Amino acid sequence: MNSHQTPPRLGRSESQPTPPIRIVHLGLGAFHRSHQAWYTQHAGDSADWGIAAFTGRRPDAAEVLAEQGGLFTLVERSGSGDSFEVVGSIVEAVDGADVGRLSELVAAPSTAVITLTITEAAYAAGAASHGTTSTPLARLVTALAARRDAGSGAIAVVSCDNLAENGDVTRAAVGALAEATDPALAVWIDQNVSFVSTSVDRITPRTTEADLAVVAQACGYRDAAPVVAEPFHNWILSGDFPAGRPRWEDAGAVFVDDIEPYENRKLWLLNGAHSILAYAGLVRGHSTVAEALSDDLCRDAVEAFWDEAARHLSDDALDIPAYRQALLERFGNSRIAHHLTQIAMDGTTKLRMRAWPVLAAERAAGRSGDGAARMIAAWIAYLSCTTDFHDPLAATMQDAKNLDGEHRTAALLALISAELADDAAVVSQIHRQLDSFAATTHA
Ligand SMILES: NC(=O)c1ccc[n+]([C@@H]2O[C@H](COP(=O)([O-])OP(=O)(O)OC[C@H]3O[C@@H](n4cnc5c(N)ncnc54)[C@H](O)[C@@H]3O)[C@@H](O)[C@H]2O)c1
Ligand SMILES: O=P(O)(O)OC[C@@H](O)[C@@H](O)[C@H](O)[C@H](O)CO
Repeated sequence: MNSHQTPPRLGRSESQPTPPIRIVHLGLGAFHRSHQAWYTQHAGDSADWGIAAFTGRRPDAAEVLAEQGGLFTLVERSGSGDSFEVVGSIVEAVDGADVGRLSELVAAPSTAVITLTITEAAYAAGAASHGTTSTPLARLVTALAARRDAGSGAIAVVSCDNLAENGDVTRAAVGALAEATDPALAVWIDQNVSFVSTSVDRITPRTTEADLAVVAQACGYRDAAPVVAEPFHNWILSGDFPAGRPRWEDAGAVFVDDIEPYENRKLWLLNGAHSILAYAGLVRGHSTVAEALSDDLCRDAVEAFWDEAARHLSDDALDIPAYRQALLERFGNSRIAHHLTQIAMDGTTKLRMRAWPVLAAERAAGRSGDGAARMIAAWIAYLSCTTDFHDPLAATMQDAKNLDGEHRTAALLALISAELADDAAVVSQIHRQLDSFAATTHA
């Protein structure tokens, strides 16, 4: 090919084996492709496990991927270079609005697993609106009804969103939706659907135009849907798979009886630190995680929060010192442009799981919980600097933002936890920290 020729488009050839669909995924975003699709490709029995992946709100991602027969390039980006791998485990990419196809696939007896990456906010009661098929969980309930009607038996639903007790949260949300529309379906779900809890980890920022060019240059083909991720990956699961599952353990997945300590380690240390870096970093004029980490004020805030969280992660097997050191190295990988604005989204949902449990545990132990309080203060300081924020409670947040002084702080805290807002000492503690992120103090 000379330099004037357009490189060929990535696509599945007729002769390439296509694994049968046995997994249905909801939320065809970047993370599903860097994580569950990658683990499935690296399972020892990958030839038996194909994925049909459905988008959430728009058909775009499905259309682009469908043009490539589901294939995409995973760019593994370390601090020193990129490596490239074509992932072929997604064999069908579908518009999430196509509930007919979703129901058909979930009803098939060969389908054994349903995975979800629909964002934390999508599990909230209001997000999973009753009686419609416009939300991922309402669509899931419709599809589970089709499986019951087809007599296809038990199945596993595996939430891969950054939520504490994500299996239980999914069970409760799906159960409530089914109960509201068809109580007999709720009973069937209770008896036939296993809700598996997971802790998922692989930093996967949004793909950019520059990433497309890097793939074309290095691989010699055009891929309109590559995904970039760090080399590190981790998947811890707890629960039953009544209809079978791929041998994800061949790719490093770990199955445990008690997932809570692992979940808390990940949600508090990694995601909590991300939230501090996002809010404090944006206030101080930074754009990416690596930039924010190199600012001493942001890094000190992270370390102080980690010191507090570590007191409630006491199991030796968690090896917190090594985990913290590894996080500093992962966050410091400046070749991964993980934008703070992406992490800053949906703060009310995220801080409820990342800051509030540590603050509550510290206060219950008779300590201040200042490190966790600082994460929340950073969020409020960030909200003061922007009108362009994304949150499921954005309208109420706007009303709260119009108040003054501690009333404003208390009204915003109420959106994370009523208990927080009702505690005058906590409101003052957080309010006092609001001005401590000023960009002028950055050396
Ligand atoms: N990106 C990461 O590094 C990472 C790592 C671990 C876990 N996760 C989890 O995966 C989730 C998705 O991350 P991503 O990077 O793939 O994001 P993404 O924006 O690339 O994709 C999210 C998917 O969910 C759909 N979606 C989003 N909001 C929705 C809503 N309100 N209703 C219906 N569908 C909706 C989108 O259409 C898309 O299909 C995160 O929210 C998080 O819980 C992400
Ligand atoms: O994906 P979110 O929106 O839950 O949170 C943003 C980041 O903290 C998160 O995506 C991390 O990069 C990820 O959890 C690492 O595994």
